[in-house]
Amino acid sequence: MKKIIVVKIGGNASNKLPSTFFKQIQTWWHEGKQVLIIHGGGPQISKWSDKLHLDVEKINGVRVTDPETLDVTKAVLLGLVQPKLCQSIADFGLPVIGLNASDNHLLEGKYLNQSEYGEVGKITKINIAWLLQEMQNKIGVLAPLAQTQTGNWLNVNADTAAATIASQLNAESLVLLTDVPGVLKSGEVVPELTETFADELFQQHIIKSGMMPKIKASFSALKNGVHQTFITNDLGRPGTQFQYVEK
Ligand SMILES: Nc1ncnc2c1ncn2[C@@H]1O[C@H](COP(=O)(O)OP(=O)(O)O)[C@@H](O)[C@H]1O
Ligand SMILES: CC(=O)N[C@@H](CCC(=O)OP(=O)(O)O)C(=O)O
Repeated sequence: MKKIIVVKIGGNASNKLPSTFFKQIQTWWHEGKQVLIIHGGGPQISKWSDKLHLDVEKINGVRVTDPETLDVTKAVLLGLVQPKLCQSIADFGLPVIGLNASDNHLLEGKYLNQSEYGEVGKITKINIAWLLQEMQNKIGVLAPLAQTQTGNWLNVNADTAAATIASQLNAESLVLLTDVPGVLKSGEVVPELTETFADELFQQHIIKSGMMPKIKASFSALKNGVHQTFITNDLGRPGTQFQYVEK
């Protein structure tokens, strides 16, 4: 079986992808690895919600999503962010396919806590066989949305979605590509992070806001079958690598 690399691209990072990003994806592709990109788009969703005079509210990094915000989320992720990303990969000469939850029941999910977060969910089932088939000869670009068994759409945090999908695929690596070079402490990248050290940095309020779901997602992926996880702003540099020590 081919090795699989999952790269999650945050909304900020997707706006300014350097040429090293495309070169690394190309290298992996030519080495015979399968590449799946999960894209975020949080800043873009907030910008369009503002333009449409919808409230923007997040609880612990999770967007409170009423039905109108869900429409905006779908429109922005599937109408703006994903096509732009697919186009830039195709322009680099690589084969690419844009994917979403409704393709062959790709991502099934359930509500997280509807009374608190609204139309927000977590992924419960993935059509792995079909996904692997699509990724045989194309780089997959997938949005963080899921559908319930009855077809309702759910907004899913992209870091959490990437960790769940990478785990189910038994990925060799999960890379969370963001707008900082790794987990920072006193302005320096922490090269290796254990859960114990992450807890300390969290207690000291050094790890906050958008970094919190990434830390959780990285350890969850390691515990569930992903071999290596990284947070970086450059695919050519490892940034922070996560170390999971079984207790
Ligand atoms: N210890 C930390 N090291 C680095 N970034 C941190 C830390 N704590 C909080 N952050 C914040 O996390 C942000 C990345 O999360 P987020 O903005 O949600 O990114 P993305 O859009 O890529 O998901 C950084 O820009 C930074 O402001
Ligand atoms: C439920 C939830 O919070 N969903 C996220 C999905 C996009 C995302 O996670 O994008 P980034 O990676 O750019 O932050 C949101 O609506 O912002």
